[in-house]
Amino acid sequence: MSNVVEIRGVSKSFEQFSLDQVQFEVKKGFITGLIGPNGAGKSTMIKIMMDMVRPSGGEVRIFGSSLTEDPGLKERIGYVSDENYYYENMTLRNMRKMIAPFYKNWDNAAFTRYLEMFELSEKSKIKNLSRGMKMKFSLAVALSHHAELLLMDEPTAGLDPVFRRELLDLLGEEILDENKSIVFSTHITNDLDRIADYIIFMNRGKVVFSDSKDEVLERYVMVKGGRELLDMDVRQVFVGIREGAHGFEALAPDRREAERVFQGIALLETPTLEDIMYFTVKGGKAHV
Ligand SMILES: Nc1ncnc2c1ncn2[C@@H]1O[C@H](COP(=O)(O)OP(=O)(O)OP(=O)(O)O)[C@@H](O)[C@H]1O
Repeated sequence: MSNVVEIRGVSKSFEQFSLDQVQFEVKKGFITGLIGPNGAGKSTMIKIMMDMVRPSGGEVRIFGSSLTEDPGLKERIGYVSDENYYYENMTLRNMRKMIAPFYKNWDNAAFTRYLEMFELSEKSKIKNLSRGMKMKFSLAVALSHHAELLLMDEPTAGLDPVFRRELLDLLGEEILDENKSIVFSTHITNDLDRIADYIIFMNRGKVVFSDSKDEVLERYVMVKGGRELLDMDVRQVFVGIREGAHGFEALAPDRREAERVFQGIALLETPTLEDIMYFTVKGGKAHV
């Protein structure tokens, strides 16, 4: 199985934040979700992949090469940003005329089809689009040049639930082409429960894990039980715990160990990605 992205020991420091030895890969032909709380470093990592931010150390390989050495590779990437890079006073038609020549594989028919699907008019000006509509326009551009890699920073942010679901279906259709790969960041982990094959979880500038979603959901387990169980020396089994007046719920990173301790005396359940993110980020600090 080949990798479209390989990140090896990437570091970058700002005054108040640093990415520390980030390491992961993105498999060709799959949907990879990049999750993490606000400020985890997801956008910075995506910008590093796009060669818009230069790391201070480590290696970034896209399609086996470096975008710095071969900027032409960008044509093969459909990038969707959570920032607006378009000219506010231009109409979508003029914006399209400006963007199209940058791409050898630009497909006007596909672009028109996406605008219709997203209910956008070419006559509208960028400045009159809502946040969700701008995101749709950005998606239409990214999808209209037959990119092999879609790299999207929070593409579902600002979208209503109906369109969010439509977008996820659309990404599901795109990925049927096994030569395409999709990476998107989100903190709406429900989006990924449905369609992601791989999950990269970042927290405070580090990768917590990068694995197939199924493996992650099998490895972790939620434990729910009465408070009396906490009198036993069991807290070290958990990465995070939430205690109520009578009971607790906690996330354990090793299902087998949790089963050994809690089988028969507590409830063991498969976590959601949201559970994993919440308990890992909050650790033992959360109380009800
Ligand atoms: N150019 C920069 N100069 C200084 N600090 C920066 C710069 N870019 C990002 N940061 C800091 O790096 C941290 C990570 O930001 P980043 O946008 O990568 O996080 P994120 O995981 O995408 O968060 P969110 O989900 O809120 O978008 C933040 O604390 C941010 O303030």
